[in-house]
Amino acid sequence: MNAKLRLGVNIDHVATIRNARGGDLPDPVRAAELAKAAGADGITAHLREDRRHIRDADMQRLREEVDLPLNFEMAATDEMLAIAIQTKPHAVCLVPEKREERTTEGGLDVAGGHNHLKRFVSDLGDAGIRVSLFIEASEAQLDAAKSLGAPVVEIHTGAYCDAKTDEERARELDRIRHAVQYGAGIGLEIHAGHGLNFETVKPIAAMPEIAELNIGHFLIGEAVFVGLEAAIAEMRRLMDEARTQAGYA
Ligand SMILES: CC(=O)[C@@H](O)[C@H](O)COP(=O)(O)O
Ligand SMILES: NCC(=O)COP(=O)(O)O
Repeated sequence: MNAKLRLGVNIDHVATIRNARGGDLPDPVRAAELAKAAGADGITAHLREDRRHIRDADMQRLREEVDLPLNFEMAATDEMLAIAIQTKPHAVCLVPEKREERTTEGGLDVAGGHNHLKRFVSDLGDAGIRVSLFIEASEAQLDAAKSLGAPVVEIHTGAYCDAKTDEERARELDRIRHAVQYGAGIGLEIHAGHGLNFETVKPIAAMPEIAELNIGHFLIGEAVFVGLEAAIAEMRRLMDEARTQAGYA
């Protein structure tokens, strides 16, 4: 049981808006500083191979200028490995990537790609970086992550968030709950994220085995209406309320 659920704020889509006009504003580093002021415990950013939002210089500045742990999301490629080792973030989350996808569609196939990923987990670990694997809620993927030596997994919550019916959402939530308990039982630190919003966060936040949630796209969108600090503060409040109502705080 994790006493406090950490909130990692993903600022990728501040960079999406910046890149729409090709200039320097809005600045993702300013968003990260505001996130800290609003109670974020960490900053997450995804350096995609096509650099559609976050760029190399953003990662460097997030590492150097923001006084919060940086969770660097990346594909398992040699190019990204070299950048991550040079940037030295607190953590790297290895994620699957397809050039043509609109967003990260699923989890890494750790079970199927075991040999390919092993070198990335060990090289990043040797560089003193905490490694996490972004996976589907499945025992096979959790077992594979454990056998690779990754200390952390992040469970993809996209299918739960995108569910179209109450039944489908309940089914996805059960699948996540089972995986979270199973993963914690085999000694993995459990994170979760993707697509979470004010409506979907509480049942996930109520799971006591989860140590960290990473949330981005919804918060950046909500910030247009209420401001970034208010959006993050409300997410923080809902997470804490979920833990309290579940009897874990
Ligand atoms: C890995 C993950 O779930 C998110 O970081 C997501 O990748 C954000 O970036 P995109 O919205 O470009 O997918
Ligand atoms: N790893 C998930 C993440 O960082 C945020 O995902 P989203 O909230 O932007 O969908």
